[in-house]
Amino acid sequence: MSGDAPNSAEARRRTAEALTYLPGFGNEHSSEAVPGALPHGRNSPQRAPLGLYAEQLSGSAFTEPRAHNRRSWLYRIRPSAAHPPFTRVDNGSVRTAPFTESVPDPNRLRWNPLPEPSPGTDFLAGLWTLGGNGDAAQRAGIAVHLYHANASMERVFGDSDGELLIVPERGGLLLRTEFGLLRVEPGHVALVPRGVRFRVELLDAPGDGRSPSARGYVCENYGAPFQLPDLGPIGANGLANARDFLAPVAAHEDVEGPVEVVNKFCGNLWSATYDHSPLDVVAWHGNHVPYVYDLRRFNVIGSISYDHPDPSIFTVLTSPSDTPGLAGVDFVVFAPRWLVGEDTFRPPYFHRNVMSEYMGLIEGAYDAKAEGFVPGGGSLHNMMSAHGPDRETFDRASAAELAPQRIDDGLAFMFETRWPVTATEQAARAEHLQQGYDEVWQGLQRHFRPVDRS
Ligand SMILES: O=C(O)Cc1cc(O)ccc1O
Ligand SMILES: [Fe+2]
Repeated sequence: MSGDAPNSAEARRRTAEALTYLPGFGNEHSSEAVPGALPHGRNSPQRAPLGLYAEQLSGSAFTEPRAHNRRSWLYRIRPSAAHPPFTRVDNGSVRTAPFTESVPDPNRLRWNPLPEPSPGTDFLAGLWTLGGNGDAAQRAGIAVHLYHANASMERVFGDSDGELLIVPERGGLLLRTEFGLLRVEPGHVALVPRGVRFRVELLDAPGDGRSPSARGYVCENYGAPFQLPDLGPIGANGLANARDFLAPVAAHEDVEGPVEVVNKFCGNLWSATYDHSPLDVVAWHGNHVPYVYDLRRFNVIGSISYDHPDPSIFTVLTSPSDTPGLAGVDFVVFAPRWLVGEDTFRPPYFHRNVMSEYMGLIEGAYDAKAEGFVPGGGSLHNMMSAHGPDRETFDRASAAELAPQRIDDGLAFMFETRWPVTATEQAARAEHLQQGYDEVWQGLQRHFRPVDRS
């Protein structure tokens, strides 16, 4: 044992590395941190074990079909109801749908990474909304946020407006949630259900040489909770496998003393100072639970004959809408894979899409863009806006010798949504918005020959 302070980054990293998990997306999980804390045979005994309070947390209406029904039972030191009034606090750089500050823009937009945060910026203070769609109060649509933090949260956060898909790009995170702890490194994603309270701590202390700060992306999904996509003719296995999603085991925080709890509710941040930690759940069971998933576990499926398949083949999670096949948002990953298509233009094709595409880069490079699309940055190609390979990529891929090729130098992702994404004012005016993005498609030569002599 070293003499590190209990809440030092080093101590957190040791804790995170020793974590155990419960596998299986959508499972009916259960866990107890203290033997005997979880009641058996009923959810709500007259007196819950060990003097705990029983509480149900619902993520779906009570009456939704069983396949979509989500709830967990929490056995906690104090019920969540034991709190003082919430009062409004500054929303910082967090914005919420409906996004009315600016008009939706048909132009292709691309951003560099967020600038450095000022010292002492925690995950919530470092959360910066790029844009989104829908209406949080109608429980439809998404927000795209980025975060850039250099301090661990001391306060606790819960989002009443939607679930949070957290995509770290730089710096590992330790999520202390009501359900237990998750270690989330770049290349992993965490999914925190609507309303679940959690604290984000940094695994790498600024200045320890590992990572100067923690950076990443967040899809806040106001709509139907993310689920695994149907596999259709792919069969019973493939893409993201359910067993690779890991839920935490119960780990309670028994803290009597002031803890600030921030609740995002219909677009505003509200704060209350509790006289105890709300992360005091000693046992729980249910299916409304957080997960961590390692994107490198994604089973990439693609063409082994010809043509470039549509990127829906790379869907990790989907938030369905009332129209079959039309997602509120799909989360798609471009993971390392082989390209073997014969007589095929192998990178993403030129296209115009009724869906709107926000893309981010976790590591390396993306095969449609030779430069300018950088880790921590992002691009927005809204409904029907024309995009695809940049000039350099087009020229290279049109001339390439089509030997089998492994793409293993990058990890990119996309939030693809049925509604156009309106940028916030801060995103539309940001210094890190790239000027001249259109130029990547300038200079594409005319090659047309009315008589083909090839
Ligand atoms: O625009 C993009 O880079 C995303 C994308 C990738 C792909 O392989 C096919 C279509 C598509 O929109
Ligand atoms: Fe696209």
